[in-house]
Amino acid sequence: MVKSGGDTAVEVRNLVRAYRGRKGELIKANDGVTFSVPRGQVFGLFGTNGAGKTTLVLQLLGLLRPTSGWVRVNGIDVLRDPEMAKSTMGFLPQTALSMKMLEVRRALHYTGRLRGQSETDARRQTDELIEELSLGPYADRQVGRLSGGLTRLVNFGMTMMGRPEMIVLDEPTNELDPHNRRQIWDIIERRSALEGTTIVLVTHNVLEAEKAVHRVAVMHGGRITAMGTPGELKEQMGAQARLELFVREGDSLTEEEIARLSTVGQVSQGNRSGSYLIAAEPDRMQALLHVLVSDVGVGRVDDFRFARPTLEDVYLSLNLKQDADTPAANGQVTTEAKRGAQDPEALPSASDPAPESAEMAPAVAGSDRRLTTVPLPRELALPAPGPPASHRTRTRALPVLARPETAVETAAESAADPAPEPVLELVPKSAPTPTSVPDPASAPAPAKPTGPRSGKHRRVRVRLPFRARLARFGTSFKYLWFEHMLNIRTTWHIHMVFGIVMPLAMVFGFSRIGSGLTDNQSLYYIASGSGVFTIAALGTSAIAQRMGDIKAEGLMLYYASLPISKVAFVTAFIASRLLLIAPGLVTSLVSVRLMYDLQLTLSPLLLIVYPVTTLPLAAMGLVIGSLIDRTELIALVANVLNFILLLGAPLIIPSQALPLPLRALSYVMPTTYGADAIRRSVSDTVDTTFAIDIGVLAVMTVLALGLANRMLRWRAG
Ligand SMILES: Nc1ncnc2c1ncn2[C@@H]1O[C@H](COP(=O)(O)OP(=O)(O)OP(=O)(O)O)[C@@H](O)[C@H]1O
Repeated sequence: MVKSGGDTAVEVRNLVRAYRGRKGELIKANDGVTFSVPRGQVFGLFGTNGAGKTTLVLQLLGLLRPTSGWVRVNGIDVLRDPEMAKSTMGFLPQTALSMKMLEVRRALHYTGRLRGQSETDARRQTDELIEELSLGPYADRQVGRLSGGLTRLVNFGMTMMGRPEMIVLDEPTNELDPHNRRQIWDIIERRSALEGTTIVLVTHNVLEAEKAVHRVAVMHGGRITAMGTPGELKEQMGAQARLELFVREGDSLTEEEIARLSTVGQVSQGNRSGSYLIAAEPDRMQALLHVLVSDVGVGRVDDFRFARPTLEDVYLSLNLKQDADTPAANGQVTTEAKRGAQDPEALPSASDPAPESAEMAPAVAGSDRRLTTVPLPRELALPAPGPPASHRTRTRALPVLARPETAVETAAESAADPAPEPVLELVPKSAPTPTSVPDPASAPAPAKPTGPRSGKHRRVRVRLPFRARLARFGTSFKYLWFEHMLNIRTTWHIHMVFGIVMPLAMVFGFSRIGSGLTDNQSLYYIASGSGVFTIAALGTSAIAQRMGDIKAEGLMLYYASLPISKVAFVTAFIASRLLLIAPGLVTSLVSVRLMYDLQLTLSPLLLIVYPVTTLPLAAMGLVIGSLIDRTELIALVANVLNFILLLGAPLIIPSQALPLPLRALSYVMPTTYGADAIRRSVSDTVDTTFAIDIGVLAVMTVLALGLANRMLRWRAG
């Protein structure tokens, strides 16, 4: 595989994503994030809920525009050329992926094709992944009918399709059993070691991830507060050892016993009742054992073991400190007055030189590691090596019961030291130099972002040649259309029955009104009106509701993360639905022909009338589904709209016979022009009015599709 963009897979510089809160406060989901990831590394991104991980990941994927700063992935400026950047990345979101109505084999194959793989390569990799993930017995079963764990495994495989240079995994082992979790970690390690795939891994499963990750960044309040290899981060804890103690079932330590143990180490509650963790310097372990035997008594101990701190311990100790030091950490909500924060519009632009503090320090000569420092404000920096968390703090996971009397650090002491503590980033010598953060002077000028309220980034798209774009569009359209068609394979007959029964009932019912509207003129009106109403009812509502479902299932971001265009997505989506609603028009015409022997001219012009009538209606459905978030509200709005459309498309009376308000309404409704155009093409009265109908419908189609395109959010923001 030809790798793009040198030895560095990810370069992120001064990334800020700010939101305005309801009360005008500034919410910084990301706040000056700077880091780089060498190619082929497994990079773990840890942090508490709301730390800013998802925001960062979405910006890496080009799905969320930063307020300021810039991101380059695999050598591609993500802001300038998101489409190109996407083609080098695979993404496994926390939520489900699409293709769940497809069989496993098809889901993998189609994903490969959508990611730009050739037919042969997509088939070959599908077979390889089915083998590697032990999915053989399920290859021909529908993804949506598999267990949650197996579905996750298939989704993981889909992320690998197309052999992307980098994959971003958001909680990849969620819902998996221990065996499958092990398999995923093995694959992650293999991909990185053998194929040089860069992996950005967001997980709360720190304990398991420790074995797979090369480097880790811990986030808190939108910032990276610690970064390094697991070994380096563990060194931050000092050379501490810990004793895990389990007292007999139903028993617990008394306050006096905890106090005695605390003279030697820091005592915390374990994960279950009756379990305790005692952290102490290794040379204090003998004293600890002595206290355990003499003060607690061997008879009360069920089990105990010595252990070195894990990455999870480091992570918890960081959270412990940060929770204490930054009470409003989540989302880093600050008011301008309090923090002197800038309005997002005035935040530094990506082209501004990086502040001094973000520059990487030169390598330390003679060291087996190069030491780089990224100074951060004191309240967010790592604790210095030595005794861990302060006695002021209590962790949610492991409440500190008491800490060693010998290592008391007061809040006053720490506050008295004004020197900023640096976050240490220790990079092994074998890794590429951290100078991968480019010199702003030599770096290509990034898009100049502005504040979230003020508008848009200046984006210069790097365009593929027209033929290549056309070929990409064709493949995307084909496989998305297949996906949509296969999605409706279990429900198509319901649509069909509805599409036949509804116009049949309308034709029958209207022709029986009063003494019977069976004259030719009335029957032409009834046939065309029933056809258009069926198209509106089935098209607009079904499209709006399906769009609502896609959003509710969180699939929109996944589609947007694929290297496909929004146009390909929308056209394939609408095209698949148009086929479903076509019978509505045909049935209304056929029924008047059969019931009343009405002469119809099946003009080829119908081939123009049908799409120009259905497209604005479909686009309306798309707008409703995109604008409204609640699926039940979507159904309500779509149905109310259908009634309004019905008023505007007179079924049995010419619009001239309508009262003025309804006539005025009919002039702005596509259904009116559609019904008129259908009537004229089947009754052989094609004239200038028909041309006007088609013209108005064409304009409405363009406007409605343009509006739908604007309303459909292809990015998170
Ligand atoms: N659209 C938005 N408007 C306002 N605030 C937002 C928006 N999106 C994110 N935030 C805030 O930004 C902060 C970071 O959110 P983010 O989703 O990135 O955190 P996270 O680390 O991924 O959390 P989790 O582990 O729970 O998924 C949160 O406090 C969140 O409330």
